[in-house]
Amino acid sequence: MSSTDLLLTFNAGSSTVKIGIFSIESAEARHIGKCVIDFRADPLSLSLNKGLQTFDLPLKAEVTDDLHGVIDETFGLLANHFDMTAAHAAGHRVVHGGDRFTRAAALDTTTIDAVEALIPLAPLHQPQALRFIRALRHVKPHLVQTASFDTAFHATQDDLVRRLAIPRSLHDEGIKRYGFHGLSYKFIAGELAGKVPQAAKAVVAHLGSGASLCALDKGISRDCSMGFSTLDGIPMATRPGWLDPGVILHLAGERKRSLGEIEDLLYHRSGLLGVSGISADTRDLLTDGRPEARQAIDLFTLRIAGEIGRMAVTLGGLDAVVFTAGIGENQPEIRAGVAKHLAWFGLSIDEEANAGNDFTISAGESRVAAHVIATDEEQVIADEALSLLAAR
Ligand SMILES: Nc1ncnc2c1ncn2[C@@H]1O[C@H](COP(=O)(O)OP(=O)(O)O)[C@@H](O)[C@H]1O
Ligand SMILES: CC(=O)OP(=O)(O)O
Ligand SMILES: [Mg+2]
Repeated sequence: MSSTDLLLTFNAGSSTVKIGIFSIESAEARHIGKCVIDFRADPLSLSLNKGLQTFDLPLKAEVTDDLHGVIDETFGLLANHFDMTAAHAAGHRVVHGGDRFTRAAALDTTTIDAVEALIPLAPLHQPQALRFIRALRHVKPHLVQTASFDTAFHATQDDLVRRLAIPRSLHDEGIKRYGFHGLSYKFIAGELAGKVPQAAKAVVAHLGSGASLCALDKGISRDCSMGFSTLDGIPMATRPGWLDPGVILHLAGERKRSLGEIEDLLYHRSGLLGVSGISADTRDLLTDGRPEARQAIDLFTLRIAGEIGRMAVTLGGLDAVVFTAGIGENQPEIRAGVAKHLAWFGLSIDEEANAGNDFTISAGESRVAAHVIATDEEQVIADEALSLLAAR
């Protein structure tokens, strides 16, 4: 790609898609714009950030299954702000890469089919990315497309850590712990190496709507709280995190709940929303005076701290805890709540630094350091896409 070229990134979630616009400068991808389409909004709107400016652009296209109209109109709207004729490549976040994709891959018919074959392992996330990949192939066939996988960063984990205590034959068939949010953890590992190289053993808490933790040893993934599916680990906005499997058997057997009902319960009606009965958003819960709101937050922070303890065991020590993603970067009360449970372990927070979302929020005497680092999954997608293009 040449210096005037643009590269786009697509991070398709269950209800939004984040599109990154990057310019290629001296063989590096530089973020020059980002936009979010919120599919929950009616009519659809596209919010674009370019430099310090924000634009809310209405989208008139109907949301069809193939997304052709939405893609076409989005490119048209972006053309008022960027030279879209210079867009030559699109990199996608794909949640599941299974055992096949341990690094980013160029997308062609064969690799797209392989990504499709992994839908059963990530039924809520994988189809969204595929919709955009297919739509772009149809509407903008000249774009070179690549995929960056959430699971790939965790391929370094030990076989023991990846194992569930079920019969070996099931493990061999792929029922094992994969780990997720790898693009975010890859970005944070890079930041840690540059800014605090002495923090060799670190636990990173990616706290967004989906949330997980990752144990990093010198930047290499050794464990992740999300294992086989995106339901695992700590409670999330609407997902429960780990759950006694007996609960599922009870719901299906005794209470005759259908598979669809159980899936809906686990993906959309549990977690912070389920416990509080009020909201899936920590911002609402922290300002709501009701005890159920408080309890949801308290369960969230207790379970995060517990998982940090488990990861310290995997790592055989702990130098630093890092908070990232929407909640991790912006919510001092949640970070303080987690730290409170780890005081005995040698983690103490500096209240002022924590309130200011500073880079270092641990107190001077703290044995374990604590940092707040903003993640950038889009930058990782763009960097991986660029290296694939350079290798062509
Ligand atoms: N500026 C902010 N201030 C406080 N909380 C925030 C802010 N931005 C996001 N959050 C919290 O982060 C959550 C979403 O995190 P995010 O990383 O954007 O999630 P995702 O990418 O998984 O949708 C929200 O539910 C909210 O609780
Ligand atoms: C893997 C996962 O849960 O992703 P998200 O946070 O985007 O829901
Ligand atoms: Mg996310």
